Amino acid sequence: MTIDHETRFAVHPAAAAAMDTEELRRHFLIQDLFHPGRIRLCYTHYDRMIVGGAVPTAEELALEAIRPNGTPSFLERRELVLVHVGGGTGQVRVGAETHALEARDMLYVGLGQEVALRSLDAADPARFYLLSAPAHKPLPTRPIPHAAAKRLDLGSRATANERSIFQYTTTIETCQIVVGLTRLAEGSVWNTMPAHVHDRRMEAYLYFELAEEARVFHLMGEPAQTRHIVMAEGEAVVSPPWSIHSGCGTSAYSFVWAMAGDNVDYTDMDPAPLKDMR
Ligand SMILES: O=C[C@H](O)[C@@H](O)CC(=O)C(=O)O
Ligand SMILES: [Zn+2]
Repeated sequence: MTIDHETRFAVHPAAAAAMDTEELRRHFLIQDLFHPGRIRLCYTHYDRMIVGGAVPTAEELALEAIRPNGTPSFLERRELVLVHVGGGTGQVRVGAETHALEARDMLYVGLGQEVALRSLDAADPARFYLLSAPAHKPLPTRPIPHAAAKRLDLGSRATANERSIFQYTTTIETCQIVVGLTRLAEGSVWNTMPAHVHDRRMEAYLYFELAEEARVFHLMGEPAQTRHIVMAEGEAVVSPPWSIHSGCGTSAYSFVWAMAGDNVDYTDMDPAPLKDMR
């Protein structure tokens, strides 16, 4: 077995408000997702979203069921999104078909499929970011290359939040995953400010394309009880439905955002006005 997994339980907002730095990190921060030759998964109890990383080297890595699935195969009752977040060309085998992924390309895989991951060059392995949530029907496998994503340019240099949002799932049908990638322009450091919450959907962020010595101060918590988690390249964070999810970097970066829950409406957010934030 080349899969490591851990479980995260859901946290009440009052409990989170009482946590110190180490406790916050233990419950919400996900580190070490990208380990050569392994698939590493974090099974969360936020909408049962699985957040993972995979770095195939010489061997193909099969995405096999883990004990928390309780099913014979991983995608027996789930859907999957893979995003290429670094390294050389990655190959995803879905049944008899193989899809090649380059930097920032996304692949959607529907319920019931068998998936295996490879790197074209073991010396320059692909880094795959994985997201999986329960699904209610099989949907076709759909590659969305980065260039085919729906792009929205937002923010400004004056507010240090000039960025492009690339929506991967607006043109395809998914059961419940909504996913995209946001890239900050050079000199811009703020994401998702003003912030928002969406009780209908949890969200997870993976920060990447961040310089090794740089950090993102990720903001979480209820709008009137904010906390921060200092994050490095390749680290993910879970945002409970009651929490804002915003960040300020010491330089520009990219992040993959992904949601699962009661609707797939990207625009359905409740603003957290700055005047109410504490
Ligand atoms: O619910 C949506 C998510 O929080 C992100 O899409 C926000 C984001 O990428 C940004 O503003 O930079
Ligand atoms: Zn959000």
